[in-house]
Amino acid sequence: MQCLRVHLRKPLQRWQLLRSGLRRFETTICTANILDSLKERGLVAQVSQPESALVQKLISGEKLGLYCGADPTARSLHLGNLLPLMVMLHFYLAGHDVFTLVGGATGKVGDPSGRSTERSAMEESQRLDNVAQIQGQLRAFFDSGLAYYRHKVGKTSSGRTTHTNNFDWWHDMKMLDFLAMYGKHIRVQSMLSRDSVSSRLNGQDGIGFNEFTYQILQAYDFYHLNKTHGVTIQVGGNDQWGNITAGIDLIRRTSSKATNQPFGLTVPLLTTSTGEKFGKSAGNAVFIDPQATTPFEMYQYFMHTTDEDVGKYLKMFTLLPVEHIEKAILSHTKNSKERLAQKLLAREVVDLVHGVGKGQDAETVSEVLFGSRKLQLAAVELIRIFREANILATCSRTLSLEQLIVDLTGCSKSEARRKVTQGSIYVGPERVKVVRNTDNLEQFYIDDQVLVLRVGKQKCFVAEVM
Ligand SMILES: Nc1ncnc2c1ncn2[C@@H]1O[C@H](COP(=O)(O)OP(=O)(O)OP(=O)(O)O)[C@@H](O)[C@H]1O
Ligand SMILES: N[C@@H](Cc1ccc(O)cc1)C(=O)O
Repeated sequence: MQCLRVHLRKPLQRWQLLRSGLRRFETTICTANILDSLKERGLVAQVSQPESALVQKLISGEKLGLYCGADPTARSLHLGNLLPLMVMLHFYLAGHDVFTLVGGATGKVGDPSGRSTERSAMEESQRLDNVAQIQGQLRAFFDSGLAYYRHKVGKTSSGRTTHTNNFDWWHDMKMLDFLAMYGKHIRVQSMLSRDSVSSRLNGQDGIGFNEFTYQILQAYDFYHLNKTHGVTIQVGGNDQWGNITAGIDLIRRTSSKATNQPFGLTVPLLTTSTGEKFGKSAGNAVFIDPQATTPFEMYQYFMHTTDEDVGKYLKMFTLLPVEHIEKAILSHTKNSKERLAQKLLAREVVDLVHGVGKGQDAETVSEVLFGSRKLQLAAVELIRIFREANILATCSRTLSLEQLIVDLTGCSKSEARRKVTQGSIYVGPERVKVVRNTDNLEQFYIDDQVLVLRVGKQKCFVAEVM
């Protein structure tokens, strides 16, 4: 594997990070110690046994195939889904081949893993739309991840990506053929003992046969990818452990030891501060679809990371080398009010997910809205970044200041008047306090196209003048 030789000869690559404060740093995306490096980053919850056999393969430089699946239960992936994908990305950048899977078939059945209740049915058209969206996002994630990495380290080789849909091999599978071929290799005791099933069996409503059999579908997916593409590692969140081991069991029972030995690798489940799994079912998702969660909203989400979590998230959600992250955390703790580590995290994740430069755009929007520095941007740039953040307002040239405040804030006319006379209205890039109503706002326009209006210290509106 050529990429591996390059990595072994030159295990430490030079990265350049221009905007982070630390100019140069080194990364260790290197096939030989990738498992250790993922553990160091907090990205490994469990590895199937014998782990030493996997380590051996990595050390020997074997090029591996990995897969990770997502069901089309929503129109977009979310930040929780990114964690197993980050593991895949590390392997991909170290030269291994990654396979994504969208659950066109499994999405019809519903995974009981990590859930205490049955999923409600979804319209066929909705599911198909979700399949197409998620497949596009999986493709984009690896393209964008590679571009982001190349932006940091220069041109570099990677593995290959293949994007699959399990409906392709399930749609013409005949039940009798399946039972005859695989039925006896799938043991009912093991199925009953998996957490996803046993936890539901003790509950009031039990579990439907569809959800009970879900693990068989995922097990066969792993078997199929192992046989047809030599995929040896399945990656997932830790709630997928049972489904992953079901696949490992099936492959082991049906194959000779020598061929494509299977492994499972799970990432810890990201939970909210209240301990809930971070995801779409819990209704707390930050989506990677910019229509659902704009890059600016994602940036803001990460800006609110607690000091306690920021180092952990930097290791999990970015490709910045651990040594670099540790230095950044050290500088951060010297003056945590500046939120330097949160800024670094927010900018890097947005760049990685949405494309290089989008993190800087989000940071600029944030500085205009919440910063205290003088605004020095041209109107076209302001219009572009605020439109992308979906918070660009519009205003007519003919409006009085009070009417403008009513339109932008939704307050009453008398409230607007009070805000003006109390001195809480500031306009233009220089933040001029205006204490009287006026029809003459033109002097405050930026390039005759944009008006910035602040209400007190908290609220700021950027409006395109029509
Ligand atoms: N909070 C999380 N932390 C780590 N991994 C996660 C998290 N949420 C989902 N994943 C992982 O992302 C992969 C794809 O998940 P998928 O989209 O199928 O379900 P989900 O997001 O968990 O949805 P649901 O909330 O409906 O169960 C799985 O491997 C899953 O374990
Ligand atoms: N069961 C996984 C998605 C998945 C589906 C099929 C697979 O083969 C692999 C993973 C989940 O719900 O998160």
